[in-house]
Amino acid sequence: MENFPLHVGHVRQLQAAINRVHTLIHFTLLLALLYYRASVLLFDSSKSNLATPVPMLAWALISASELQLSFLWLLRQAYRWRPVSRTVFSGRLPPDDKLPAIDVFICIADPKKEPTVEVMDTVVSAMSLEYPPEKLTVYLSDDAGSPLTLYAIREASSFARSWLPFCSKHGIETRFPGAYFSASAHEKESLLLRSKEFIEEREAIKVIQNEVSDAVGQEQANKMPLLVYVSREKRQNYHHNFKAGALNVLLRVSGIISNAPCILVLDCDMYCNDPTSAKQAMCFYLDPRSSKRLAFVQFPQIFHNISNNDIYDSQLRSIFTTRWRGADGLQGPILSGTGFYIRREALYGTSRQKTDNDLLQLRKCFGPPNLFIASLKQNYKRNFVNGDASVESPQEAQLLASCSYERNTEWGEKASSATVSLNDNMVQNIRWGCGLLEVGLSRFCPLIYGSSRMSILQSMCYAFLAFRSLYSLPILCYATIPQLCLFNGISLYPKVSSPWFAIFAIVYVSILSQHLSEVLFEAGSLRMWWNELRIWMIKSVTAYFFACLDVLMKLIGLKKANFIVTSKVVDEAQVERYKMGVFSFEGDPFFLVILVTLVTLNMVSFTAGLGRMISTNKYDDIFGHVFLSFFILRISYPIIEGMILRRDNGRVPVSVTLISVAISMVILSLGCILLMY
Ligand SMILES: O=c1ccn([C@@H]2O[C@H](COP(=O)(O)OP(=O)(O)O[C@H]3O[C@H](CO)[C@@H](O)[C@H](O)[C@H]3O)[C@@H](O)[C@H]2O)c(=O)[nH]1
Ligand SMILES: [Mn+2]
Repeated sequence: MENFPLHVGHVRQLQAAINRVHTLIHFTLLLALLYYRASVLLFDSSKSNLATPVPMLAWALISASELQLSFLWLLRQAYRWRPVSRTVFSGRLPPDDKLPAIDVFICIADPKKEPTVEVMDTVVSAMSLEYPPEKLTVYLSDDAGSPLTLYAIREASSFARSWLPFCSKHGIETRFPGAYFSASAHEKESLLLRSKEFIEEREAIKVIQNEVSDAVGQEQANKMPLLVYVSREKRQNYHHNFKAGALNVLLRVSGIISNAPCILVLDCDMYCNDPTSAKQAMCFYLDPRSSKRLAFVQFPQIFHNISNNDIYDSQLRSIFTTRWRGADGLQGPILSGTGFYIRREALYGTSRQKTDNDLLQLRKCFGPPNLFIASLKQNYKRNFVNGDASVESPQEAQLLASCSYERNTEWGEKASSATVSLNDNMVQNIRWGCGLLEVGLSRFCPLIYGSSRMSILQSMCYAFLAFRSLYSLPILCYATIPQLCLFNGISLYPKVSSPWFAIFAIVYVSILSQHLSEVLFEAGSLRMWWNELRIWMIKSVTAYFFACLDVLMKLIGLKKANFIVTSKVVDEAQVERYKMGVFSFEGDPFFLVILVTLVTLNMVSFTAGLGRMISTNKYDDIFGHVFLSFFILRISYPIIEGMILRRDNGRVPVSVTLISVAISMVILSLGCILLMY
């Protein structure tokens, strides 16, 4: 049996072939389009096939935008080159006593934004993983150091004493109590098929969930995974490095408690929806054919609060179904920050092996404590007495969690619920966009630093993520410059009768159908495609734009690093609207002003352009522009509705509309200056 593969992966040949052919055709068309733009700009503007003289500045800007969009498009093709699917056979795993131990790291930062009950659900779901309990240790890092969290974790631990046996006895798959007891999950577990005994026990458990009792037998504790609460020291003068800092502390503290060779990292709201995930991950680590250098196994994020009409694309479909699968076919998916199993060894890195015998070097890398240095060489050994973690030296654990620990060591240099409101979505995307762009502009730029260390296709995947915020500049241009031209009766697109027009048309259709086919291939719908397109446009002109500004301000020293935690508190009204597919335009007015200004600009120029087309009866010259504005307005319809038709609290505030209208009037009147050059 031992020689059987524990997992198989196969390339989706047909999909890969279609993708590659499409990439080639689209690439050729893009070259033609860029040639047209450049030749008019550089050589001969009379060849433009335009009805009016070429406004050079506007032409240059729109050409630069198209170049930038083409660059990002090219990077993205790496994800489509070699998509794979994988299957695991956890039944073929060696017996429990041969499995490696796992330490689970969960981070929490702010009990106001991250409801404690949800965090405890995550803790309990991690404890209920289908894995030998004596090989599982769950660590909770509490960055807020909140007494409430400490209290709650005790309660969660005693709840787990009843919950774990209940789950394994009845084969419950949804081991996240919050989701299990919610109505929807309820319906899924078809009660009709269950015995009376099950229903009685379930009711009993429900009571325990509400009112945790300590009466459950102590002997259960020994069959439970160990649960450790860590609150690290934070001081003003020491940079605590947010979540990365918290994970580093857990890495050190766990080193002297359980020191498991494998680590599962979870965000505080990322419960394990599949209790077999730990064994599935082991299928990759323990397969004799797997590379010894396999560092981590990334699971996709699945969200339990997604509505049918997911207007904000909160499920991040493109990331976890299209992109990660594509990167997996190259050299492995990208670490997403949560939901991954990583080898401890991979985190300690090469510095440990190189300097294995040199204590001084080890101390330089990892800090002075002897116990911790010793743990680097030790294998898994859990210090576990009578249900309590017996840390050999509590002082040492405290030292490992102190804020000054990393000073004078190489730490930090070497070891490095779906949002359902527009505002939260924006906050999250600014943070991602800003952090990733900073990497892109640092010496770790994937295209330079990466290309000597990984395949060019893999570097392109990382580069796309790093530079994604740069969508903001071309999309902002696309939403303003053709409109200003249209308003002034000037064209930036070839006449409809010119063959060049066909190139533009085919490029647009090709790019949209590439996206559409991706969505449909993953069992998505037309509506999902439309929603994704819309939220991408919204993000580009807002979140990505702010991310670029953030990076700029950090570069010139006007802003410090920060981490605005994504709120997990639900606003009932917003959730209701999200479920009905209605946008909530509450929150930061800056976002809204940009969106509403752009929409107003498009409304005005569309009307002016349409009027001109009808009055002059000439459709050939400006059709491209009129169509672009129409398309933008059509996809922005929810914003127009929010400005004009809606009366509820989630509408666009009237003040925002007024300011935006004023700004767009200013832009329109300044537009002729742009067109003079
Ligand atoms: O100073 C901090 C800040 C955050 N966190 C924790 O980090 C996690 C992620 O924060 P969250 O606000 O939930 O970020 P999201 O945008 O929802 O998460 C995504 O984006 C993060 C990076 O921006 C990644 O770290 C996450 O894994 C990824 O799921 C949460 O458990 C936080 O409690 C800390 O422990 N300390
Ligand atoms: Mn989160």
